[in-house]
Amino acid sequence: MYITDYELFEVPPRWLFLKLTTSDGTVGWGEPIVEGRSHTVVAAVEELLDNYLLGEDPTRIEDHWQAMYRGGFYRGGPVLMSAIAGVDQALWDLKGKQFGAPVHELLGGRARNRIRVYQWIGGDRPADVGDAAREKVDAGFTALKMNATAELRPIDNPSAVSDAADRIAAVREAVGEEVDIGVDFHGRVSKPMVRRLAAALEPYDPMFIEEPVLPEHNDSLAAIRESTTIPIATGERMYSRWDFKEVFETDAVDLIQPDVSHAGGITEMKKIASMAEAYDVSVAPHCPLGPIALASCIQVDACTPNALIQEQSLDIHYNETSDVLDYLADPSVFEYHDGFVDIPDGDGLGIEIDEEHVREQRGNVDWHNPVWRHDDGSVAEW
Ligand SMILES: O=C(O)[C@@H](O)[C@H](O)[C@H](O)CO
Ligand SMILES: [Mg+2]
Repeated sequence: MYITDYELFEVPPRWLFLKLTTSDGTVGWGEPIVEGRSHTVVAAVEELLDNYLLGEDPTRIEDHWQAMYRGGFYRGGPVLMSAIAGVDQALWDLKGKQFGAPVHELLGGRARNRIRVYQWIGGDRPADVGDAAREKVDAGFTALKMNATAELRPIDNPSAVSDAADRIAAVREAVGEEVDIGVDFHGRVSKPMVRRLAAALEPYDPMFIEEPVLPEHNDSLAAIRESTTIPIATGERMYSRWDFKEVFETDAVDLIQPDVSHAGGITEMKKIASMAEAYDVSVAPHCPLGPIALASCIQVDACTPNALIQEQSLDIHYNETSDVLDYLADPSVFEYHDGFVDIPDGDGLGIEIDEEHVREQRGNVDWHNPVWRHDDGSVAEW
């Protein structure tokens, strides 16, 4: 069996799907995406396929991973690692179909029967966010995630801090003590404001604060972790074991959030998770993405003892155009019960892509990262 062809599909809201075809007619799907940069990743995937992978035996995944990673000399970063990630997912999907087994069986078998999921809540005012939280808990979710703030000045006034505290207070009030609330700082917050915000949020017992600082400031994370009892999470903008090693070695995190479509795919995510296990760090895979990325995450969660909870983007606030389930021939594979999703037992990634729908939606993408500005016109983190 060898790889004969590939096709890429840019689809709404902001995703990119890869289809690999082999000489015996088996098809594998992957999701190589950087949100807002799909054309760039298309070019990177084309380079991997045209210059190396076409004509190769798809079963040698580790060898292909090494060749794709090391072979280019320049390595790492979101674009190259997301291209490798999507190819890697498609190779695992092919392997599962070849051996008639789910990917997690090939990776060692189940370490759990189901994985807990969390649900995003939007809303800017406390009342809105409280109502949104109640609605999701009524729908069965037991864990929620919200943004901490919109743009924040590097040194801001007391109301900026109290607004953030009021919002989580409204959520805690609405859902009680048995629901987990993650708070995403989104790398928007400067080091001094992290200390103030964390202190203000601490009384409401968040499950974690996420990206309290941007990954380029990970050298300050250990001190931030020392300054609060709130668990520290980060990782959606870290792309390999080599990017993660500093946060383990400096005891800077409690929870990592690698993205299976950004951090080198299933092969690399499993290794990152094993490194985390050695440091007593949990894993909550990042996934505001499409169905192939979510399926890939769940395959890793299934066989990873330190997987804690899974992000997913069903019914997420910015998916006005298209939802995860729209692309599946059988959406019941992602049905949630009591805030958990079952581990699928289908071959490969365990999903069947509705290719006709993918073709209909192809190219219908209009999503760009916004540019946020402070009052004085200067650019803010978003
Ligand atoms: O944790 C999350 O899901 C967010 O930080 C998203 O990754 C971000 O808005 C870019 O899509
Ligand atoms: Mg985030």
